[in-house]
Amino acid sequence: MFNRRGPRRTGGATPTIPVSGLSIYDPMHFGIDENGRQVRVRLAYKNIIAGGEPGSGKSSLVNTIVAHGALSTDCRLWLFDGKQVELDPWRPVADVFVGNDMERALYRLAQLQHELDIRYAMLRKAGRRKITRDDGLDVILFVIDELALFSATYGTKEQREDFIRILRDIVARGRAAGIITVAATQRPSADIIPTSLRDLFGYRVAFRCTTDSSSDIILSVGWAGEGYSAKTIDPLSVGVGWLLAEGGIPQRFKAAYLTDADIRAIVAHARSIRTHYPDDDGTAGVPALVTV
Ligand SMILES: Nc1ncnc2c1ncn2[C@@H]1O[C@H](COP(=O)(O)OP(=O)(O)OP(=O)(O)O)[C@@H](O)[C@H]1O
Repeated sequence: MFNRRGPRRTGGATPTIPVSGLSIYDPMHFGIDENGRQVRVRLAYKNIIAGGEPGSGKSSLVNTIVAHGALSTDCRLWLFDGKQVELDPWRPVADVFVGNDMERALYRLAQLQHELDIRYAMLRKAGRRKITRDDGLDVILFVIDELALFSATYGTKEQREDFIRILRDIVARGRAAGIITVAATQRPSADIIPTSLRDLFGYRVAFRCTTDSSSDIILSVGWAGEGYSAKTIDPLSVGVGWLLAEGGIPQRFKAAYLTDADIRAIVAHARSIRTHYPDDDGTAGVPALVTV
């Protein structure tokens, strides 16, 4: 432990420096803006959607977000990775990991919705509007990379409709209950991201898109016409995108980037500081609740 005079020594023993994790309530480093200034985002109480053409930098941003969650000791990681390779390195620290199995995805989604109901019941009972940092209740970072695989590719039509329906509820009610949804898609079109779903994401990131309309699907209609279009991003400028935060105007930024080696190092460190462990048997992973 440190005080103003430096590490406290006990009986001549080697001083120890406590290593603690981050908090999901702390702002995270998203990247830099056009003036080289740091762009920071506080994940708590947010839902984030990122879209753009293949190879534009979505998964890299999602990895950076997951890294902050993994290093936050007050955050549970629920990862849905339809491609099974993008988020796989985080599996050792994920509380829930779902691959390309639609039935399992729906099972977990329903479980998350149930958790949401429990949290709302707790809030109601306590006469409160939202979970706060002082509640000691873990935030759940729910990440879906590639949304289109669950909303338009895997499973039956009914299953895909169920997926979107439950997801819409989780995104709509999750923020107050400490459930953050982050979704990425390389197919920004109305059938993949219905407007009713897109509008629930307060934070939107448009990486390079091939058309103005795809860019508008992510940011919302009208921005391309005002000069904020991800079509204008140079195809070689991987990781450059427009970030639209609730109520603001889009801000051009370059996303932070973690190499595979960085991710391996972060996972190793996260394993050493996280007190809960992954469970992949389909029955656990729902956090223990504390009374508000
Ligand atoms: N912010 C960044 N800075 C530097 N390089 C980046 C950045 N983001 C991505 N890259 C490079 O671009 C490659 C593709 O990025 P990424 O996998 O994130 O794209 P994507 O949009 O998720 O693609 P897909 O839709 O095909 O999954 C990365 O492997 C990396 O080499």
